[in-house]
Order: sequence, then structure tokens, then C-alpha cells
Amino acid sequence: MSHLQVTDLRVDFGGLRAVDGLTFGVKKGEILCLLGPNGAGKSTTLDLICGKTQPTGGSVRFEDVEISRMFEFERARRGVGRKFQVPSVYKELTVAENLAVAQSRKPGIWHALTRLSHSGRDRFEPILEKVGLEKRADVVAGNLSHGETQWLEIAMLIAQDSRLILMDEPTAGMTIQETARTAEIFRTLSKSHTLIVVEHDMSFVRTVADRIIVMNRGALLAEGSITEIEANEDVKTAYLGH
Ligand SMILES: Nc1ncnc2c1ncn2[C@@H]1O[C@H](COP(=O)(O)OP(=O)(O)OP(=O)(O)O)[C@@H](O)[C@H]1O
Repeated sequence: MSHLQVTDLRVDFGGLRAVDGLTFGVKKGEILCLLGPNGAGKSTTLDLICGKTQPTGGSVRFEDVEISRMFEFERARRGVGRKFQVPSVYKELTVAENLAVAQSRKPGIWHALTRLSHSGRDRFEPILEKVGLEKRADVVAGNLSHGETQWLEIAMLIAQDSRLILMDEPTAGMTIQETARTAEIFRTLSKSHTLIVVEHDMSFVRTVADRIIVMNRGALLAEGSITEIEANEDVKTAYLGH
């Protein structure tokens, strides 16, 4: 059974159908990479899954519940997490404090911080290990490197119990070393989480993807392994713009 099932998903922006009858499933623990030329509808697809954009039609089922008409915050509470390109960490707070804020179900960051006793901090150890930040718990987030900031944001999604994590170009702006480390983190993460990743860096996609979906003009163009996708004539044509 699919962890997430998207069926005949559509959205119109005025006269433009940005996503057009998209159907695909993602299994639990799978890393699905979403590829396609500029304007193909990849980011909009993530928006439709997390609820940032409401669909014109079609279905999104997560853990066997229809979520496509829910608000974004309701989907987040149900375990759909979205990492945006611009990180939303609190720069003045430490790594551990950021996780406390993310984990807190009550509104307001001060409530979360007053509960952050030293022993309370230990509960974040397994999460920080997942993203390789276990030695950085007390570092102020503003002092983290670009890569570490991205990993902290992933840790925050884990802390708020996201089980499906959607990411838009997670390696953008990273060094080669940070990109390689991110690939390792994703492989570890996929033991417990399902990932959908929009990414242009093909060597990264080759390292992490269990399966690939290629979109073109809002629709699904091809689906398969990296070898299948690279040999696909329709994909080559779409990228060359013929
Ligand atoms: N809120 C919006 N209102 C109107 N048009 C939009 C909106 N969001 C996206 N679009 C349009 O929908 C189409 C798909 O955009 P989208 O950003 O999903 O593509 P993409 O595949 O992520 O492209 P890129 O690789 O360049 O980020 C584009 O033509 C874009 O201009």
C-alpha cells in the first residue's frame, strides 16, 4: 500500500493548468525524486501535497486518509512536512531550542523553551544523530553553516513528527561535501521516513533516488529507475525542448 497516493491531481492558475491529471504513489520509506524542465509543475505538486495550494480537482491520500481539502496546518499535524528553500529556523536560538519549538504542540516559542530543561534536551539526541548534528545541540542556529542549517530544518520536521518530508532543491547552495553528507542523511532518514525530493543535481539524484518521476507541462512524462529515465526518449526530448 502507498504511504502517499496522488490521483488525477489538477490545479488551474487562471488559464494555466499547472498540474494536469497527475497520478503516482510513494511507498513508506521510499525516496522519490521529482524531475522535469523549468515550469513543469514540480514545486506546485509539492504545494498541492502539503496544502500550500488547494487543488482544482483530484485526490491526495496520506496514510489512507483523504487530505486534499484540508488546510496546510491540518496536513502538517497529520505528518506531512514541507521544507522550503529559505530555512525557517530561529537564528537566535540554539539547535536544541529550535527542536523544542518545533516539537511543542502549544503555540508560542516561550512555552517550548521554558520546558527545555537539560534532561529534556536528551530527547533530541536521536533526532540530531539522524541529521549529524548531535555535537551541535548548543550552537546558536545563526552560527551554523548553510548545510547545517538545512539539516536542522529537516530535524525540526522530524521533531514535529512529519513522516512524509517534501523538499524543494535541498542541495541548492551546498558545497560538494555538504551535498554528499546530505545524501547520507537522506539514506538514513529513509529507514524511518518517506521523502519526495525536487532536485536538479543529477549526481545527487543518482545517489539517493529509489524511483524517479519526470514531469512535463504539469503531467507525468515518465516514471522508473535512474537507468530507465536516462534512456527514455520522451525525457530527452522534453529536456532539449523539442
Ligand atoms: N501561484 C501561481 N500563480 C500562477 N501561476 C503559477 C503559480 N505557481 C506556479 N505557477 C506557474 O505554474 C507553472 C509550474 O510552476 P512550478 O513552479 O510548479 O514549476 P517547476 O517545475 O517547479 O519549475 P522550476 O524547476 O523552474 O522551479 C509555471 O508556469 C508557473 O509560472
